[in-house]
Amino acid sequence: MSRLIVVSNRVPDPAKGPPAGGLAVALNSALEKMGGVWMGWTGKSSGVKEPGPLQFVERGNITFALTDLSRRDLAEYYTGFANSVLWPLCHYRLDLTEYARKDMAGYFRVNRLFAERLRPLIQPDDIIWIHDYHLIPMASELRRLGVGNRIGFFMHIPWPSPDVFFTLPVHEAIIDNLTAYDLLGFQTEHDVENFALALKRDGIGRDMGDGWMAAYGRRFQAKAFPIGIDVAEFASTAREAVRSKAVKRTAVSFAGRDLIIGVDRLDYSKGLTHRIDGFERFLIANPAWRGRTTLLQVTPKSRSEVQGYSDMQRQVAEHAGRVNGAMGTLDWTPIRYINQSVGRNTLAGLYRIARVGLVTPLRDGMNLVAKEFVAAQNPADPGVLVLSRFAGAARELDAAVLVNPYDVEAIGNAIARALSMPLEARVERYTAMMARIEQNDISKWSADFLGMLQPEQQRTTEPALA
Ligand SMILES: O=P(O)(O)OC[C@H]1O[C@H](O[C@H]2O[C@H](CO)[C@@H](O)[C@H](O)[C@H]2O)[C@H](O)[C@@H](O)[C@@H]1O
Ligand SMILES: O=c1ccn([C@@H]2O[C@H](COP(=O)(O)OP(=O)(O)O)[C@@H](O)[C@H]2O)c(=O)[nH]1
Repeated sequence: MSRLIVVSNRVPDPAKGPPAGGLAVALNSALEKMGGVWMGWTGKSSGVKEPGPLQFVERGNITFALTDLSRRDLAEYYTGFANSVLWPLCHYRLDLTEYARKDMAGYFRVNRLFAERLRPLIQPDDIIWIHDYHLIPMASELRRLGVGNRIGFFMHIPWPSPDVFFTLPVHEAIIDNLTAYDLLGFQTEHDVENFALALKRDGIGRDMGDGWMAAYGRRFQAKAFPIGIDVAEFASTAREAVRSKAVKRTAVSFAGRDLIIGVDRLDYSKGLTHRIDGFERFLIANPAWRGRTTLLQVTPKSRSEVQGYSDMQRQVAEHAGRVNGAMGTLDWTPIRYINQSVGRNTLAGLYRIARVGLVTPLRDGMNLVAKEFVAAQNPADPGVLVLSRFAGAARELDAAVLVNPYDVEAIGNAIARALSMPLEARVERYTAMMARIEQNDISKWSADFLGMLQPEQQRTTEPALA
């Protein structure tokens, strides 16, 4: 059987044991089944110096191969091209893209470094799965080094419409690099459509049907694989967590008020200022709810070294402060806004005691918080999910209260509707959403992708290039 090699920008710290949640669990379990290597960045900088040799950590049949990055590599590859160009572009924030040739060169240089470091670890039958926008050129770099193995790529963030994508000065190079993969995975059908449209509109390729595409004389497969969560595990964590001290103490601190919860990295794509304004509209339009509900917004800081993030951090704090100042009373603070990360067990318990989950990104690849909120609910008395139409998760969770996250009045109305929704309607929506996330959980996601990446798949389905 083939071994699996996973490459991602960040790798969960192997010293902390098997990961507890999210994407890392799925990759860990696929690696445990097949045996293999997980390569990526330690999350640390080696200062101004070149990174030292790969650090190897063995855990069971997984070899972790970790690299530091120099300060310059980090600035150009991660902070620069990945998070100041590709991230804002793919989230439709052209106003925040800061394209610089130096960063683009650094992005390619780090991808080459990753490929050169991985090359000696690759065996002939290995299959290789590369993750996310940080590492698009890695397959081309590996091909240049003579790697003929099957290589797949999964894009965790949205693929934008062609008009947006073509504003990227090096969009042709990005597509060219993607054609070095055998299989491209996207979060939704919509992302696949946008990608195929880019090939067609630029006259560089076409959709050949049955999931096959061709560009620059190469054939590859492209398909939507919406990422899921471990639903049963998260539901049981939430049941347990409501009995924990942390969740009980938090519940007591709300003094019987209905809890609305938002959980997001502090990122401009998450629509936090619009959300806070929407909550304010709700309080203005529904004065009877003042003093009876609290918005708990858990928002750990993220990528603060990028300019767009530090500006937005100030704006979100100002919006929350303004609403609390204007609407708060001696014994009630409408918004509890925290910038700390909360552990996933406590988070699961908080989702379960909340009446409303407010998930209103302006654009999001998937949004796992939406799925976690549903999985955590009490089936006999579930809370209501208010979800942005522009999160990948909305494609499956169409039984949520869907909102346009740019329309703050619509957010306000959706909150009012969710807080007063009768039990029967809440159970009906919850049941429909649970069925969807159970059908398409995290193990199905990795099994479907890896099933399609197996070499025999290519032989049985590959069409001729006309
Ligand atoms: O590594 P960071 O720069 O700190 O960022 C954290 C991760 O953010 C992004 O998450 C995306 O993937 C999720 C799972 O597929 C998806 O639900 C979400 O919509 C995406 O935004 C990023 O793509 C990851 O690479 C980062 O590790
Ligand atoms: O304080 C926090 C905030 C978030 N999360 C987790 O971080 C992930 C966020 O994933 P999502 O897809 O919603 O967004 P991303 O941050 O990847 O864009 C979810 O599993 C959350 O439970 C967490 O554990 N603690």
